[in-house]
Amino acid sequence: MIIEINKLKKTYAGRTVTDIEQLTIGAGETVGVIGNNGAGKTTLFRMLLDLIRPDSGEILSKGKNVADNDQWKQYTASYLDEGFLIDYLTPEEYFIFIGSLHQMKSREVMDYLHRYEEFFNAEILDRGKYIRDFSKGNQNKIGITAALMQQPELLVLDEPFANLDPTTQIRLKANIKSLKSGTLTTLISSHDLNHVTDVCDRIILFEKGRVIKDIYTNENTLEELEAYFSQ
Ligand SMILES: Nc1ncnc2c1ncn2[C@@H]1O[C@H](COP(=O)(O)OP(=O)(O)OP(=O)(O)O)[C@@H](O)[C@H]1O
Repeated sequence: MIIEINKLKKTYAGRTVTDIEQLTIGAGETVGVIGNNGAGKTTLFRMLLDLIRPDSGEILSKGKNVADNDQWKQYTASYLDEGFLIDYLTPEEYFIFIGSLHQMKSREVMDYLHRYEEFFNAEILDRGKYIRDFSKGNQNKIGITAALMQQPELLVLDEPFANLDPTTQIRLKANIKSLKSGTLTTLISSHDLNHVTDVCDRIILFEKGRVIKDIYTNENTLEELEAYFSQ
């Protein structure tokens, strides 16, 4: 088990946005986190990355509370939103900076990026522009690639398919699938039930901060979720 959540609560202005009694994620799982707008998906990810603190309860990563120590930072990579980017850098400068935090030399970073040529669709590298001047979808590609490049054990992506064109969504799914292994644990939030059931082994459905469904994906999962959301 890599993640263990115990009695986790968060409220904003008296409104419960997270209320999880107990939830564990096994190492190597690819988990889809779904739920309607405001269900608490991003709030959960932000607590997992210690960007905000819970009112009570804890999130343990490899047995240690993420709010009390920094060890999880060595094996966790994430992309939640554009706030993770550095607007005044070019994509190359940003990738090299992120790589340097993981002891990757510039050359290694640039070599590594070759494998994303198809994903980048000739729109990211060698453009001579700053990250701030890219479209939202291309900014997402930069952030997601920087997270993947860190070769983490725990990967956290918030709505990675949002703003991507259909071709890139399909390529991203293929990338995520190719990364699946015994050691990489991935948490992906998404509103796209097709993509999430295609890529994930397990789906956790939230409503008002609570876990409503926690299912291992099978051939009926998409239908079950569509039925749930069309109520
Ligand atoms: N800083 C904040 N101050 C007040 N309320 C907040 C804050 N952050 C989140 N919320 C509220 O918490 C609830 C959960 O928000 P969250 O962003 O976690 O949901 P979500 O499931 O990621 O939604 P979406 O699918 O729309 O991205 C929402 O009602 C939101 O308005």
